[in-house]
Amino acid sequence: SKQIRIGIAGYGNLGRGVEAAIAKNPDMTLVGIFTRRAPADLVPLGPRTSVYAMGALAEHQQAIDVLILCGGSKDDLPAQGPQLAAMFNTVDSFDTHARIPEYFAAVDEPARANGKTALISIGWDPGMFSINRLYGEALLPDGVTYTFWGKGLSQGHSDAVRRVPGVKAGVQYTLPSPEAIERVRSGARPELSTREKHTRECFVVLAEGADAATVEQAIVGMPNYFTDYDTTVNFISEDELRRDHQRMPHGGFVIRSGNTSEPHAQVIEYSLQLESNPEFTASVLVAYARAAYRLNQQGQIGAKTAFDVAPGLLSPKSPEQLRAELL
Ligand SMILES: NC(=O)C1=CN([C@@H]2O[C@H](COP(=O)(O)OP(=O)(O)OC[C@H]3O[C@@H](n4cnc5c(N)ncnc54)[C@H](OP(=O)(O)O)[C@@H]3O)[C@@H](O)[C@H]2O)C=CC1
Ligand SMILES: N[C@@H](C[C@H]1CC(C(=O)O)=NO1)C(=O)O
Repeated sequence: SKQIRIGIAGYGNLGRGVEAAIAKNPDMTLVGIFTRRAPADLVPLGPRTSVYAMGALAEHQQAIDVLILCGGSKDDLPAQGPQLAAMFNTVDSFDTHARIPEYFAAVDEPARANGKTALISIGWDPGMFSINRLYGEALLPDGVTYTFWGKGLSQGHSDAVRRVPGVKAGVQYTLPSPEAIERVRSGARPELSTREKHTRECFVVLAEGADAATVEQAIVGMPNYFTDYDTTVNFISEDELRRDHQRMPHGGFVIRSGNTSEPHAQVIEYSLQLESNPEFTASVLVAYARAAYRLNQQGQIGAKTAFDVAPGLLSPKSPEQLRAELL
C-alpha cells in the first residue's frame, strides 16, 4: 500500500520525536526536516535524514502528503499554522488552551481555501486528555471531571519561558498538589481552583546582562501560561541546566466521577506515565498524520481537532482487520 510521506517543520524536542516516531511506523516515510536555522547547524537523529531551509517547503508541496508542525505554541505556530495549512495537510500540537478557538479559525480559512486538512491541538493535553474529558462528560452526564499533570516537564511552558527576553535557556516543571489529588481520590468531588491543583517551577539561565527581577516578573505575569498559578523561578547556571534538567518526563491523569443513579457511583480514569514527553507527543502526532492523510483523501478539508477524528483512522490496520482483532 502507499507510503505516507511526512515532512517535519521545526526541529526541536518535538521535531526530533517525530523523526524517531516515523521509524516505528512502516507505512510512513520521512521526506525531510525543514528549519528556520541553517540546515548545516542541525544534527538529525538519522544520518541519512535530509534537512532543508524552511523556505524550501514551497518546492516540496508535491513530495509531502502531511507536514507535521513542531514549532512552539507561544510564538511559532500562530504564524506557521495558518501559513502552512494553505500549502499542506498539517498536524500540530497547539496547546495555548485559551487561544484554541481563535487558532482553529485562523487555520480553517486557508486550509479550506486550498482543499487541505489541518488537525490542530493534537497531543496529550490538548489531545488524548481532551478526548477523555469529553468521554467522561458524555458517558457520565451527572458527575465531575479533574485533570492532573506531573510532576513533570511541560514543553509548552518551557517553550514559553525560553521566549522571554533575557532568558538564554530554561525549563518548567508542573507539580500537582498532593492534597488536591487526595481529596479527589477520596470521592469527595471537591471544588478546586486552578491555583489549588498545581504549582509551576521554572529553572532559568539568564542571558548576559539580563535583569533577574525583570525576567522573573515576565514569567510569573505571563497570561495563559503562569498568571493563574503559584510560580517560582530559580536562576541557575548553564552547567546546572545541562547536568540536572536534560530529561523530559511527564504524565498525569483525567478522572471522571459520576452517578448513573443515586446509589451507583461510577469512575472513569485515563492516565499517562511518560519517560519522554516529546517522544510520546510526537508519536500521537504521527498517528494523527495517518488520519489527516485519509481525511483529505475523503475530501474532509479544513481545520479539525481530536474530537473530530474517528479512532479507526489512526490505525494502520484496515477496518476489516480492526473488526476482527480489536473489537
Ligand atoms: N498538545 C500537547 O500535548 C503538547 C504540545 N507540545 C507543544 O510542542 C511545542 C514544541 O515543543 P518543543 O519541541 O519542546 O520546543 P523547542 O523549543 O524544542 O522547539 C521549538 C522550535 O524552536 C526551534 N529550536 C529548537 N531548538 C533550537 C535551538 N537549539 N536553537 C534555536 N532554535 C531552536 C525549532 O524551530 P527551527 O528548527 O525552525 O529553528 C523548533 O521548532 C511546545 O511549544 C508545546 O506547545 C508539546 C508537548 C505536548
Ligand atoms: N501541552 C503540555 C502537555 C500537558 C502538560 C501540561 C502542564 O504541565 O501544564 N499541560 O498539558 C506540554 O506542552 O507538555
